[in-house]
Amino acid sequence: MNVGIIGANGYSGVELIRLLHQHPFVQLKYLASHSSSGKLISEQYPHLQGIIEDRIGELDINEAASKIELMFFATPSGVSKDLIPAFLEKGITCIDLSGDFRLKDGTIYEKWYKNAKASDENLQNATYGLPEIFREEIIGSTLIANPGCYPTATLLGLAPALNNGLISGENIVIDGKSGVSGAGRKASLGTHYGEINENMKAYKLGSHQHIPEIEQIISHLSGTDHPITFSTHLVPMTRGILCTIYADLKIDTTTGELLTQYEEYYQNNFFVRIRPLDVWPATKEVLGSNYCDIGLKVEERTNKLIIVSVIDNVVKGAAGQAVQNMNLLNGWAEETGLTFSPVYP
Ligand SMILES: NC(=O)C1=CN([C@@H]2O[C@H](COP(=O)(O)OP(=O)(O)OC[C@H]3O[C@@H](n4cnc5c(N)ncnc54)[C@H](OP(=O)(O)O)[C@@H]3O)[C@@H](O)[C@H]2O)C=CC1
Ligand SMILES: CC(=O)N[C@@H](CCC(=O)OP(=O)(O)O)C(=O)O
Repeated sequence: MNVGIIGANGYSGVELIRLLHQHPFVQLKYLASHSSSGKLISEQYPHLQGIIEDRIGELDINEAASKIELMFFATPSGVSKDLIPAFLEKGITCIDLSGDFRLKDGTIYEKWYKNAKASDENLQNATYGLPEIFREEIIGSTLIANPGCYPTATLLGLAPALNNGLISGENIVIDGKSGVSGAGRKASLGTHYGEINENMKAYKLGSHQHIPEIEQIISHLSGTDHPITFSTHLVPMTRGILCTIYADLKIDTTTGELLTQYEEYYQNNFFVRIRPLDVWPATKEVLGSNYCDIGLKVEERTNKLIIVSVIDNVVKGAAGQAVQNMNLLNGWAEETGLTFSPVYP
């Protein structure tokens, strides 16, 4: 199958290039970007020298549509909502890595993203691409809204407990930490070396755009609407997200019992690994891979469930999950091209 990437020059775009280059069933036929169009991808990313010597083009929808059957959009929020309708009209399947199609209610998107929304028709047509929860819905879709990085780690951590009625949807607290690649490749004051080296800082407290996305899926899983408390922190590393989640237990239970329920919930899910009792996952243990690793603890003194969930933000949080969705859409084994181990140390 011939595929393309718009936003090929960004961190998620170049990770898509890495994954698609070694995927057995696809060929990368179209790369487009914005300010870097006209350049060789290997000029922008010398680690690709001699591996991929393609040139990044200026987006031309007709040319793209004549070359590919599926397009990945790895563009900042507010870009794909204007491009995707034309691709859909031409029969091209679209996988969007931005937040433009994740929220069903466009007014909520406008409030949190401060951008104009996509059309209501396309918002309703889009499928939220978290395969471990929405596998059936993804198969047969033509527009996938790939989840955000923090929502991926958080929702995979919460899904079994919410689905099995073990925790209340009320008072969920999520403490998230991300490496700086989550902010993209463009240089910024908040992420340059002098600002983030040997430093940690909270950001976007109470205003993070992933809050409504997480709440939307919690509502789907629990059948109730409750606000979450979500705090995000930038930590001095390149890749990785770690979310520690606190939720009120509705039942008397033990960590061992919950670990069994989590194992059962994810038994046919290649990319979710549940840690044994008292073993906590670390970001390095998923580095460069499509795994989400989860550890649990029942805190008996407070009757809270504590969940620790880690992913690589650029892989399971973006490009890897997008490839997983592409596999599902095409009826290929979900893990095709994604079975590599994490990089360690
Ligand atoms: N980084 C991450 O960990 C994650 C990112 N995402 C989402 O994925 C998307 C891409 O993120 P990321 O790779 O980090 O971003 P980057 O800032 O690294 O890259 C953005 C890319 O989009 C291109 N671009 C910008 N504007 C346009 C436009 N109008 N038309 C075409 N291309 C355009 C840029 O081109 P050029 O450089 O040539 O100007 C660049 O290639 C974002 O929506 C982000 O929120 C989601 C989950 C995780
Ligand atoms: C470290 C860092 O800055 N991370 C970004 C992740 C952005 C992202 O993935 O944005 P969308 O999912 O909305 O597309 C942030 O917290 O905003």
